[in-house]
Amino acid sequence: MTRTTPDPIALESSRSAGVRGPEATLRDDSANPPGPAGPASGLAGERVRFTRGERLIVDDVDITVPVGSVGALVGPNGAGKSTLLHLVAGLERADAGAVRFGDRDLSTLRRRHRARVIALAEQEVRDEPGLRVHEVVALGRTPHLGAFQGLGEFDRALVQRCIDDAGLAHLADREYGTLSGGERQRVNLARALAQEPALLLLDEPTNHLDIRAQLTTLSLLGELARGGLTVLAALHDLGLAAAYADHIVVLHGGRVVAAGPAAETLTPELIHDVWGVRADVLEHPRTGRPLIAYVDDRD
Ligand SMILES: Nc1ncnc2c1ncn2[C@@H]1O[C@H](COP(=O)(O)OP(=O)(O)OP(=O)(O)O)[C@@H](O)[C@H]1O
Repeated sequence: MTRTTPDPIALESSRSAGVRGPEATLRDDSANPPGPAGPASGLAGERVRFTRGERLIVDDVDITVPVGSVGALVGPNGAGKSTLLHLVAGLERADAGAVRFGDRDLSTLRRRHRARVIALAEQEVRDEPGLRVHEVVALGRTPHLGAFQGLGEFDRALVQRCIDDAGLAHLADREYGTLSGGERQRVNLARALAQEPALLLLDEPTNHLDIRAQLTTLSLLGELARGGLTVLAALHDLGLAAAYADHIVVLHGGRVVAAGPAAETLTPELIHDVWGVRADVLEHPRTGRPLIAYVDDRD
């Protein structure tokens, strides 16, 4: 699979997204016949609006993440990042607007089909009583299996590959409930990868991770994106977003206040306006990407 996939939803189970294994076709198009092959536009939210009671949480948001790229959703606490991810994942229903992936309006996908297209690795670490790591990761295969169908050879190889990719090989037989926060977070990622989504959503995928695990996780996401996966990750660390994301979306008070490449969006002015902190934005001497140096007000 390449960056120019014609219809990412038709290729919902592209093996390259999860584990770069052999091609296979797993369609559930009975309720969603394929649309005409169009340009691979990736994720596109248009004027998405969501209120809770009287409160407007997501305010006419336009968001685009091209196919095969990593988008970073950044913004202060309460900006609406998790809510927007939930809207894209179909866990919440927008009051207005549309979220498309490729040619499809995601709200028209049946739940099972959506679970083959989109995976969401949530911020909270779950409780999976009694399950071992490899069993939790295997749960990611559920949308691809029939009722009472066990894992096949392909599924088992895929689960193992996701465990390896997430750096969990040494923990595969450990009981999930005994893991640390960072280890559980890696299991969440592996489970989402085992789902073989075309669109991977992650809510703060690095917040419990040590620095090495943060870098390997984001570099894995970049590698998977180059294989055709479309990624949207809510991140608090602007430095990591600048270093790894192809596209930044800055959310503030439920509105998109900037979007584009890091060098164009994460300016000192914007960082000050949105987060209220001073920062110098330098150029990384090796990569040329923006390097954010925060300035203490006392300096
Ligand atoms: N269940 C809920 N009931 C009421 N308000 C909620 C609920 N969930 C979220 N909110 C509010 O919606 C707003 C957006 O929350 P959201 O979790 O999407 O923000 P966020 O950008 O992900 O924040 P953080 O960076 O702190 O995780 C916040 O003001 C939050 O208090």
